[in-house]
Amino acid sequence: MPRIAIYGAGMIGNYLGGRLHGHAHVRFIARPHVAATLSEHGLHVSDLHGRQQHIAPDQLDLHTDPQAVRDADLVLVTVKSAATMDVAHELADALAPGTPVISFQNGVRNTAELRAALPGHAVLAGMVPFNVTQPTAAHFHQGSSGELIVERSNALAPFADIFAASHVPLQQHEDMQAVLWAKLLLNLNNPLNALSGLPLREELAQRPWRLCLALLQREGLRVLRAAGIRPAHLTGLPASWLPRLLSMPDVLFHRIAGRMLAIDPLARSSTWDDLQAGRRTEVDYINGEIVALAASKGMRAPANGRIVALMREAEQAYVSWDAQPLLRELRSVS
Ligand SMILES: NC(=O)C1=CN([C@@H]2O[C@H](COP(=O)(O)OP(=O)(O)OC[C@H]3O[C@@H](n4cnc5c(N)ncnc54)[C@H](OP(=O)(O)O)[C@@H]3O)[C@@H](O)[C@H]2O)C=CC1
Ligand SMILES: CC(C)(CO)C(=O)C(=O)O
Repeated sequence: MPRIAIYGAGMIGNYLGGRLHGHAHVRFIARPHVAATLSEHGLHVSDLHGRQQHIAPDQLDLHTDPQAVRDADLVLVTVKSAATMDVAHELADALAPGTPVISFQNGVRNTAELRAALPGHAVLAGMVPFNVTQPTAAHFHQGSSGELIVERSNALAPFADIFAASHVPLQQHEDMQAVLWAKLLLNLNNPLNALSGLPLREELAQRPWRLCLALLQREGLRVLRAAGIRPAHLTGLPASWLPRLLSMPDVLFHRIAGRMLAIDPLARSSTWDDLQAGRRTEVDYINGEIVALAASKGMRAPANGRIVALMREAEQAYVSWDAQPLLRELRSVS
């Protein structure tokens, strides 16, 4: 059985690892507190289609030492973006020559950081479209739909059937930068969701929150256009149509884009998870990328810049926002 290492066992890593267990030999590289929880309770994974799977503690291969990745046949990197450089160096130190690596992370620069530290390895960009919630300490639940997307590569040949059998099929894609930028446009909502204090479904059901997101996306789309970046179609629609869709009155939006609200009622963005855990968020790798790309083109992205600043404040002392004042704030800086 191929050995797949999950590097950074958190929401995404534990969910994917739980799914892959039994179809591959899964080894988890986890923080000590995560390894302790899983070795006490085992790992439970479930999804919105009702699929449940429980793995007993003695069936889990849990490690806290980076060197445990040494004999992996494939590594999935599932840490937050700020941890990527450290992971890259740990992998460079431990990984056997040629082992392929997939980054299943949000943001547009993780793969490049991993590649720079891992010459001689196939380092592939990946994208997770769905949300994972953690109803209890050892239970990870896929709360929305979508298939994993990963850079097309021959290195995936031994693994494609394993992912498919595990109910997390891999869609291979030629242009992952287009996919990652399209995902980033959707992730511009992450800090809004965190500032709202609401579950995603409740937040997106309200037009003033959608108008905030539409404003951030319009700004992002302008910058991407200036940089010659064409985001992929992830929602079945061109990314450039999303702001108009989001701006529709509630009744129309619910009728036309009801699918966007097919999310577990408890699901929130991973940025909310970071705030709750007292961690620095990924906002620099999401909205901050729009600000940085704008600056590189001699442009400004003031609304996304304002969101980065508000998240810095929220990381120090969290105060939730109502949508209307935030919308006024974003319009006033734009
Ligand atoms: N959660 C979600 O629903 C979704 C998340 N994503 C993206 O997926 C990526 C992973 O997110 P998520 O799973 O939520 O993140 P989590 O923070 O839940 O999990 C990452 C885990 O990796 C650990 N970690 C960090 N560095 C190391 C290291 N060097 N060695 C071992 N463990 C390490 C972290 O510990 P510590 O906290 O101590 O650093 C944490 O336990 C992110 O880029 C996120 O944006 C994409 C789609 C949905
Ligand atoms: C799936 C989605 C878009 C929203 O939960 C996400 O990527 C995240 O929370 O980081």
